[in-house]
Amino acid sequence: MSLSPKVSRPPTRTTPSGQPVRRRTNSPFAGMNQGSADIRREPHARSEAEVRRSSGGRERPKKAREPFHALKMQKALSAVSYGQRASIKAKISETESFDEFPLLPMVKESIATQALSGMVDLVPTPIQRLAIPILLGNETRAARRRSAASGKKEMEQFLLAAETGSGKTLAYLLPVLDAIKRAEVIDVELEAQKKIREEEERKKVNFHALEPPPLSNAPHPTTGRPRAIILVPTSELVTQVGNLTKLLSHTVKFRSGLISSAYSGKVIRNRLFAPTGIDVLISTPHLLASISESDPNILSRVSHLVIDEADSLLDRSFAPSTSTVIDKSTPSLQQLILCSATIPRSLDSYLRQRFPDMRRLVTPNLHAIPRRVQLGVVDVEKEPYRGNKILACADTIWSIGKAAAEHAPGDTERADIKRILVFVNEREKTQEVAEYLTSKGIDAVALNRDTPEQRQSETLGGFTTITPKTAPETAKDASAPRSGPNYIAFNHTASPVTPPPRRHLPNTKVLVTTDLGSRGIDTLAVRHVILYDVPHSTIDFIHRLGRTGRMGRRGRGIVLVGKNDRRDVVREVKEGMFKGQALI
Ligand SMILES: Nc1ncnc2c1ncn2[C@@H]1O[C@H](COP(=O)(O)OP(=O)(O)OP(=O)(O)O)[C@@H](O)[C@H]1O
Repeated sequence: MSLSPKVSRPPTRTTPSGQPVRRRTNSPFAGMNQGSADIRREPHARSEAEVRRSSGGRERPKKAREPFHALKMQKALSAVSYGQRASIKAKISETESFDEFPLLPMVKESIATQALSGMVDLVPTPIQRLAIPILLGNETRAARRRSAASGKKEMEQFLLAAETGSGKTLAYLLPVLDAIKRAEVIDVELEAQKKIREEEERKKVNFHALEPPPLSNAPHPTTGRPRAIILVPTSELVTQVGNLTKLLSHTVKFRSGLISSAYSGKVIRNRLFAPTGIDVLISTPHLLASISESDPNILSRVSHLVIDEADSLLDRSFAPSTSTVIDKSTPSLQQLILCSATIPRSLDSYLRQRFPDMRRLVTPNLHAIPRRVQLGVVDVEKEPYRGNKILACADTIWSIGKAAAEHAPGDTERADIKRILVFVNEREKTQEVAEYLTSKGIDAVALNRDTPEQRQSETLGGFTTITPKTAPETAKDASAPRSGPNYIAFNHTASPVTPPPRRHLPNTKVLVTTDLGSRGIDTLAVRHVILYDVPHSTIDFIHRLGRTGRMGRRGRGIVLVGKNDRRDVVREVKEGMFKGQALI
């Protein structure tokens, strides 16, 4: 194929005045018959002044929306650089098994036999791969330099930060127990040496050395003086972490005690001052700080202090008590370990000021909600709810519950119990929402700070343990026809499936709670989280949605968005979750 010989020749036509006709450059054929691709440049972007001038001042120049504009406005979370995330990712990929950690054999054994018993193909999670070897290892370089200069061992400081439900508890607990057992060996040796020396001294000076020494009634040297302390914000977490610690003690052999306001003064005293001693104490900061006022000795031997949920324990309400415990333990402390699922900016600046040498162990996915957690949005303003949020909530729960019934039609014995968490922003709202849901035939309870401690633990207990195939729930109206969608209507305008009052939704349990239920509670059994109110910050989004999708499981979050809620924030969180990006 050959081109016409006239290609790119100047036009032969002329104007009446004899001038050659110029080719119009702004016509559909302007690009034809040319020797070179004369691609027009990008249109000239109008300046702000031009836009304003041409519109007579009515039009404001449009700015391209920066990503996460609304979230940046909140400035809640501290940033972690991409380079930092990439280098940690490479580092942790080198570890594949718990066997690679230099843990004592008994501690290693406790992982499979106690902490994660029943699980197959055990592998450490990213935070465990990152933190365990470092916590077991030597001091940070800066601390080592100072120790060498002062001749005194410096306290090491660490911040463990990783996603919710990623195994942070074991990441600090295993190295702490390892350190305690190693210290115990040294103590035993020292004790034995001391005894031998004393015996020899006595033989030298005392002719009656062969007389048996008088029986001593002295309590165990560790009575009321734990070596390790773990601080958590709530009684529920004391129970959760305490139970895991107790489990490990069956194999590792140490004495642990858990104290919180859920126990009577007598129980607390008995646990702290047991004549057999105590090695690990799990407590809330307020309680321990107040005990240390009357009995400062309690913090005189602490070598390891863990501040779990550090973002809460160092915020305004907890900081005074937490700081008291840190300050009083510091003289004997070897390691201070902070642990958190988020690094809020406030925590970041506090740490830079107070602990400038703190070593940060941060996983690559920090501040990202995993993609396995889907986020749906229900627009409460649209039909059929017309602004009735509480109705939208009940309707959404019925949709989820009905999906379970559809899964095993007519066979309530085989249907899994769906456990749903509903988060509200204000504690007064928990009761109101729970009562409404109950009136709509839903098995719902409220949990807030006013709920008696005992009830709190019992209620949460039902959401933390996984029951394989559940016991049957009596379907009060199993014969009723199943109608309405069996899916969660994201952005939906479908007709409501809320039933008339006396019907009961089987196989579904709902807990309506505030932030109290969002921190640290290992709600493995929860697949659905409903955000009744849009959370105040990305930190709350992360913690609340973090109650589902734990340890590789799938989960679903549903936000109910009303008239006064920040839709822009919800949109950006959803976008970030879809892309698997860290929220800002
Ligand atoms: N290596 C592992 N393999 C499998 N499961 C694990 C592993 N480590 C911990 N788990 C389990 O993962 C669950 C979540 O662990 P954990 O409560 O420590 O999470 P977390 O990171 O502290 O979460 P949060 O930030 O919400 O407090 C627990 O049920 C725990 O038994």
